[in-house]
Amino acid sequence: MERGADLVVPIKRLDRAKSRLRGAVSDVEHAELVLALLLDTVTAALSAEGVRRVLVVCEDERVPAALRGTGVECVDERGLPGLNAALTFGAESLRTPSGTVGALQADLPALRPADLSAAIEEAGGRRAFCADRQGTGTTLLLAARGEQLDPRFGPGSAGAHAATGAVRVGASRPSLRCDVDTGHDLGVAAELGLGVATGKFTGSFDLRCTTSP
Ligand SMILES: Nc1nc2c(ncn2[C@@H]2O[C@H](COP(=O)(O)OP(=O)(O)OP(=O)(O)O)[C@@H](O)[C@H]2O)c(=O)[nH]1
Ligand SMILES: C=C(OP(=O)(O)O)C(=O)O
Repeated sequence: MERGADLVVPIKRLDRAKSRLRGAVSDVEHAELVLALLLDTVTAALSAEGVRRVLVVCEDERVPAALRGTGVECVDERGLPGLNAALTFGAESLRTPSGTVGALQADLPALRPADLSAAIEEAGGRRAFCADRQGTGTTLLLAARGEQLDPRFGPGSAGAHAATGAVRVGASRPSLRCDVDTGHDLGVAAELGLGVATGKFTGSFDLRCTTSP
């Protein structure tokens, strides 16, 4: 039996991603900020005990360039239609008969490796999810050991994942629940402690931005 998990991290084309966060930094820096959120997320994930492989599924050529030499793998999503299709494609390429595959959102810049490890441990090979701070979205989905990911990301995904039989994990792990959608979220993440890449922008944040998608 394999312990731990292999994780897929999806990332949209950088200029189109995180539209509600637009304005937190200057327009020219927006793509760099989105990339920084990803880099801090995957760096923390790869150093978490129990995480074996981290595979980014992307549609932007700047992403593999930025990940080169980090140990994080990267694959182009090849025009697949949307987030859940991209995740399924990535997860199937990682899946083994007795291993656990999972999906981790790309916007967790305060992620602590210990929080991710604890959630994987808590799942114990069961299908599981971690809800975001608001309790409606999902930051981490883990398939049952050896099973398909069957992702249901999108509005209300926490409820959708619970309805598929996933157990809730990581409820007391703030860094795993702190996804950054808005300027306010960025402020909360900064209080928890940002990773190095996102932290470089701290001096230029405008946390009042709440642009509608
Ligand atoms: N590869 C891939 N990743 C995606 C896709 N759609 C969303 N993502 C990723 O899924 C997560 C959500 O991305 P966004 O849709 O930009 O985030 P959001 O907070 O919903 O963005 P806004 O609503 O625009 O503010 C992030 O991890 C993205 O990088 C997709 O079609 N393909
Ligand atoms: C897609 C999701 O989140 P977001 O829109 O914040 O990326 C989700 O939580 O299922």
